Amino acid sequence: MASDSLSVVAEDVLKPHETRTGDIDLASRKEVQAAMRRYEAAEWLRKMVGVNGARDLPEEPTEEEFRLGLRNGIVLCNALNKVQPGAVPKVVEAPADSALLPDGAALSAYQYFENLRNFLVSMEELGLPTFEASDLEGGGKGSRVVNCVLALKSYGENKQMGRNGSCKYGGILKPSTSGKYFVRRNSEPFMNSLSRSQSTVKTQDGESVEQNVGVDFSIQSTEMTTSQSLNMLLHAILSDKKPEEVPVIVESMLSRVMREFEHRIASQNEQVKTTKKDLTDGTKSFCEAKNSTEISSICCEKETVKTENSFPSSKDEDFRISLKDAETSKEKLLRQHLLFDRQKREIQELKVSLQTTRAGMELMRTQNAQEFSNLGRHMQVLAQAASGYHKVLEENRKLYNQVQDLKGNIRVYCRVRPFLPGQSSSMSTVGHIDDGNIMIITPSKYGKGHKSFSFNKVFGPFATQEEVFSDTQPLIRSVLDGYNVCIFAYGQTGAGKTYTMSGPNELTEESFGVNYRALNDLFHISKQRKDTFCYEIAVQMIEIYNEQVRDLLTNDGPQKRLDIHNSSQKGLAVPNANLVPVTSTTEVIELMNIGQKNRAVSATAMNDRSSRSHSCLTIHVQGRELASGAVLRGCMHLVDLAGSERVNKSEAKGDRLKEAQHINKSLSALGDVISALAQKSSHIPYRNSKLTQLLQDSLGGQAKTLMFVHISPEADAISETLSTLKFAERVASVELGAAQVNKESGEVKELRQQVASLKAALAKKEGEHFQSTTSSPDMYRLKSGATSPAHPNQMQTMEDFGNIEVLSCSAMMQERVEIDLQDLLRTSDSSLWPEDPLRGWEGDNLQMPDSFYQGYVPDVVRVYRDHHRSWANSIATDDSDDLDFATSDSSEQDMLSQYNLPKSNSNAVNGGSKIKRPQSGPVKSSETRTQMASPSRKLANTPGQTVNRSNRQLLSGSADRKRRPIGKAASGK
Ligand SMILES: Nc1ncnc2c1ncn2[C@@H]1O[C@H](COP(=O)(O)OP(=O)(O)OP(=O)(O)O)[C@@H](O)[C@H]1O
Repeated sequence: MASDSLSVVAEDVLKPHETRTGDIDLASRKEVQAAMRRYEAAEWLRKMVGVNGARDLPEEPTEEEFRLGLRNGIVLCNALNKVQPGAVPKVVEAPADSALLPDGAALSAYQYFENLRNFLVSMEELGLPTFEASDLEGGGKGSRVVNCVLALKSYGENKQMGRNGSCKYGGILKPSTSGKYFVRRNSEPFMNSLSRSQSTVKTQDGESVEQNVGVDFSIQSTEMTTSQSLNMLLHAILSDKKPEEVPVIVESMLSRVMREFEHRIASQNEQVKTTKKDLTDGTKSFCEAKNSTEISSICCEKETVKTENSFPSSKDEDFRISLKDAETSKEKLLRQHLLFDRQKREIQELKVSLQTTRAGMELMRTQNAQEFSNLGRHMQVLAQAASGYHKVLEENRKLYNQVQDLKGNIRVYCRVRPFLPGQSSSMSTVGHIDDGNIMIITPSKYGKGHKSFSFNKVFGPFATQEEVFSDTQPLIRSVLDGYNVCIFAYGQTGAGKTYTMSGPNELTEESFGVNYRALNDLFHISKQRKDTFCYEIAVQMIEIYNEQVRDLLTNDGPQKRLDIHNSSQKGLAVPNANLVPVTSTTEVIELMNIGQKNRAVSATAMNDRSSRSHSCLTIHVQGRELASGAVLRGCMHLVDLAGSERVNKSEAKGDRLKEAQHINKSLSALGDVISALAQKSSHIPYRNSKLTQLLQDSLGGQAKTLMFVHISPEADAISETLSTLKFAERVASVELGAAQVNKESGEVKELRQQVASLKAALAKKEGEHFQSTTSSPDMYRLKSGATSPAHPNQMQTMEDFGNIEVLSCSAMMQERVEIDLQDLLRTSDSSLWPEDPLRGWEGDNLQMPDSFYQGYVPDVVRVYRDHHRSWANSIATDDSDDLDFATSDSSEQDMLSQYNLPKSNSNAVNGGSKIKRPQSGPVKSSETRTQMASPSRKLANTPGQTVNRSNRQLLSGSADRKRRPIGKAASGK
């Protein structure tokens, strides 16, 4: 740059010099020019031959030094050989210690001349300017030598730049020994002249030669260095000047160049100063702007704008732009940072939300699991309840069918006792047994031949206890469904009544009688139903001896006389008899053993231990349905009647005779009642005996009654056998009748008339026959009161729950009064018994006791020791009565509706035997009983007078009988 400027300055300076050369001190200029040329020549030579080779030639030699350095021709030859190798084939070298030699003394002048001559010849051959050898001597023209060297230099440089071989001087330019120069003919600037295509070379003798050197110069212009171009320029300017003018020209040029340089330097300094100041100001502004930008970028965009406006000058535009870019980037970064922070916060919030949701889910899962578990349990309970409910329904369905099968008639089973050990079986009077039929072979005395009888079932002598009971079992189950059941054994002494009811003296599991099996069944079924029902069972055991009712479950002995209350005390016929809760058959057996011990027995001629009384084991059942709370109550009378043989046959005398007479009387009364029922009489003489009074509820149509008729196969018992069978056949024909609900108004009217006639008949009968019962209240009047509309609920007895037919009959004259065991306990002490039984009904609190048997004495022994005291105490603490509540349960309504059986109106009345039978349709309970009466039973007997006669025949005969011991369990009499 500096050299370029220098050349430009020099050129600019040189151009005007061409016109003013005359004004310059030529001598000085020439001198300077000569020195400069000499220096240049010396420099080039030193470069070419090396410092060592040009050791005799200083860098800026004087004219003398220059001459001495080149005098031996060695430097010149070597330089020429460098430029043109081989130009001087043999150069006479100076010895190594030539310096020690005196000037030229070491070598001969000849040798030096040889070098110089060879050099000059070669130069001449190359067409380059030469000089005279004398020019190297003192006083010679040293400028010629300088020109020669510079010409060689130019030649070498041109050759080095690619013009090798094309010797522009040789062949064209004929050098002369006087020296020839390149001459610039025009005044164009040197650089411009380089581009000329034509140049003129003028020799010293005035010959001008046009040379095509434009190309060479154009090449040089692109490749020459600044110093070379200057040299060329100077050479061109000064070449045509006189030597004495050169120094002046050069001095002038230098002076002008110096001034120009000084001017430009001053100008540049000024510019630098200004730039420096600008830079300082810019830096300061940049720093301020930067700070301002930072603040504004952090704070707000307004500040940023202010910062932008605060730039001091337009020169800082770049800074401002870059700052703006930086600011924009920073803003972007800031925005991204803010966005990142916000997203980070949102992620954190999402995490918290997720955790909360998870916790909520976990909680819900736990709660769901808990609820599922609870639901599962509830479902299980419901399933169990449903299962139990369906079981109960199924059982009820079965029972209902069986009840339908019973058709309301007294069910009669006949059982033939086998021959006893020692008896001959060849004389059996039993000819043929076929299911429900039995054929009796009669001797000539009774009209030789045979007589057939039909019953519901006939068991031969080999029938087992189990077989007998299997046909009884449905009735037992009915008790748990709220039915009243009465099973009694009828037959002459020794025919097997006790055997059937209790079993033989020596009890085994197979020989258990109906009593034990029935209780077993009750306990078993109650356990089966424990998921749906809670059953409580209690028993009473009484006997009727000589028309006196005695409690057999007492330690006070059977002396105490008890009363029978059919229409009061809520179903307990003998409310004053001990009622003992039992939970197992074993307890029942123990109780029965006690009862048997208290029983009046004696040996007769026909039986070594014949019962002299009627015994009755009554089982009271109360069941509470767990789901609905409904209460079912039922009772079962298991009656072992005294022998029905004739007094004369039993050879009774004295007390035995009296006993037999009472027995016969009661059995006769039983026959009368059955006869009346069979005849559908308007008056049924239940009160003619204690037995019929006791069994009134079981014979009156509201209970399921089963009579086991026992006969002996011996021929001598044929008379009793026939009497018994005829009696049984009449019993089998009895229809207990069933009321119809929702009767037509005409029927109600008819029934009322019937009631009126019955009342009249009863009043008449009371006066004529039953002095012993005259003190008793008129049952019909009592019933009339009990069925008054003032007590509708009370008339829904416990039979309402299970015995549909009972519902139909509940308003009949022969109404039952439901048993309330709690009330029984309250009233077991006769002193607390209300005079008017109805008062007890009307005044009772009908609340359900907490525990059915809470007033009972749980210990059997304590029962007999403290029963009066205990029960008296229980009365003082509880006088509740749950009867009516128990009878109004809606679930029963549902059950009834399931069978399409209407619940009877409690005020409905039934004419008993006069009830019309419906023609068909098993739907209504009231219809069912009448409709299903077995035709075979009805034709077995004709209603009539023979009943009483037969019974009287049965009652004939008596004999002293020996007592036989009680077996290990209660067995018979
Ligand atoms: N089906 C039977 N199988 C075997 N033995 C029987 C059968 N029935 C009765 N006996 C036996 O006959 C005898 C009389 O029976 P049981 O005492 O039961 O008659 P009863 O009718 O009760 O007499 P009473 O009226 O005098 O009490 C007993 O020894 C009894 O074991």
